[in-house]
Amino acid sequence: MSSTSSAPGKVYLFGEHAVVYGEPAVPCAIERRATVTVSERGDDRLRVSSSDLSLDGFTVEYAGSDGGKPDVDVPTPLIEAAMGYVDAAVEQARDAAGRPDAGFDVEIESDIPLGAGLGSSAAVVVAGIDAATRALGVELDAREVAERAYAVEHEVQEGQASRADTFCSAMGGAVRVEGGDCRTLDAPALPFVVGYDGTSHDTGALVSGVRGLREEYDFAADTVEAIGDLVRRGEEALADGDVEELGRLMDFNHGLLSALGVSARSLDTMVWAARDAGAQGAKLTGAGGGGCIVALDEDGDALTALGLTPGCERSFRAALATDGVRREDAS
Ligand SMILES: Nc1ncnc2c1ncn2[C@@H]1O[C@H](COP(=O)(O)OP(=O)(O)OP(=O)(O)O)[C@@H](O)[C@H]1O
Ligand SMILES: C[C@@](O)(CCO)CC(=O)[O-]
Ligand SMILES: [Mg+2]
Repeated sequence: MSSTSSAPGKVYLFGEHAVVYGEPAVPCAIERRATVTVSERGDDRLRVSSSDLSLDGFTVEYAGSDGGKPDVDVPTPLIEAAMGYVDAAVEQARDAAGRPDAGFDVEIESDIPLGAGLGSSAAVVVAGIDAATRALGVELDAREVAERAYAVEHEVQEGQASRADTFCSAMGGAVRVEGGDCRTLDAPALPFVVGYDGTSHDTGALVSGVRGLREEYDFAADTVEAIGDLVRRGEEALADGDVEELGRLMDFNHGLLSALGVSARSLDTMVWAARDAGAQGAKLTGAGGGGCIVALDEDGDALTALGLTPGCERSFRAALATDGVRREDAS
């Protein structure tokens, strides 16, 4: 049987990094999706093709979790980095269906830039678990997909992950995550604009950097707590639909993330370009170090300004995605 599922990427209104240490965060799903098609094979092998990793995509085929050597058509380090999430997602599906030896053909198509703060890993894992379990005849509800996808991010990011990205991708809309407490929120449609510098980061490495800083310096531990306070204020502004206040708090949040060492010159440049053009607020989104910023831009001037900003490779509007993980095949 073959199954196709898709799941959205996300931007963080507030709270990335601090959420790893139990502070609340509010990510919002956006209409950029990863679509994964999974077919069960007659043997125990795994064949993965992705049409949109850097280079021109890749195909890899190997003998599942028992360590068979990959037969690859692009350099192995790229594949190793890419396969961590897909491998672990397939393992979750095998576990959920009680089929440890199931083999699969997996095809990934994604319009979420990779390693750029828009949650490409969570979207691929959420859609992958959903499609692979359905290919084995098992239906999981979105919360269970989210929990299994979190286990994958936790494993691949070496024990350093929150439930925020995966819960948001599975459920869609705006969500609030604080430790194991995950809720969906009623949120107004916000005028998100994304600026992308064309580079990618490794989320696990950036999270490790913040962890080290927090252990060494009291100011960093205090900064993580300050982000939590700011998120609680942000929740009130969100409930009131107060875009001015949301923007102000996003600006503060960017400053606090800079203090934790996860901004970059390109991100600061895009944040200031958006603010100078009149954005209500702007901050980096996701793990940082390069990648994307998100701004609130009611009149479209920040979108125009980002398009003219050297170092901003792409800019686009990002509508809130109300659907989380979703089945894309008809039968
Ligand atoms: N289209 C894809 N095909 C295969 N693997 C993908 C694809 N998109 C993302 N991935 C996997 O996700 C990894 C990137 O995840 P990472 O967590 O570092 O960044 P992100 O999720 O895009 O950003 P953030 O976590 O900051 O929101 C890639 O190295 C790859 O393993
Ligand atoms: C940096 C981080 O908070 C968000 C990455 O999109 C990591 C996580 O929550 O797992
Ligand atoms: Mg990620």
